[in-house]
Amino acid sequence: MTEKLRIAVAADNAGVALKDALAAMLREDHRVTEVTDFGVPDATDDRAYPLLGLAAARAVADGEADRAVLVCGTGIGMQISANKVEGIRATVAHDSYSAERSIKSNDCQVLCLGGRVIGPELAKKIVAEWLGYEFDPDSASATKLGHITAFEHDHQLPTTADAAC
Ligand SMILES: O=C[C@H](O)[C@H](O)COP(=O)(O)O
Repeated sequence: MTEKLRIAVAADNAGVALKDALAAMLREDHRVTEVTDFGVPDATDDRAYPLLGLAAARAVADGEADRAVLVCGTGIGMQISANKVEGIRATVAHDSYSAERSIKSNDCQVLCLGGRVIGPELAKKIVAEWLGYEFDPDSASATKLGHITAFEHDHQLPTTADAAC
């Protein structure tokens, strides 16, 4: 059972309509205790996506939120931005299988969506499913992710001697 989740959301003006639709859904979800909206408040705010996405990703990295949903035109700019924050694993996922594996294989805390790519009903379904997935820290995937975390800390390329896989 997934514990109660604190979700950060953010978008630029290309993603704000979808962000607001997802935030409204998340606020009604019994698995979510808190939704923190990092903006933008509406489409007249033309701040660039990194200004919003980096703040939301930092909140996750700092333990102020458990996960984040970031929306721009494609999701790509938000994904790149969020992945610059140490400890963050962010992905674009516009299909349910990728969203599921982003948790179960990759322990991603951040899901990025494109407001110009996906419709609100499919996005809501994917996000609702995504809330229910948990990473298993005892799985074989954890060893693989460990190579990424180690590189993030020491910037040394992993070798096959470092781990079984
Ligand atoms: O990845 C970037 C986003 O899609 C953004 O909303 C639009 O960026 P652009 O104006 O640089 O195309």
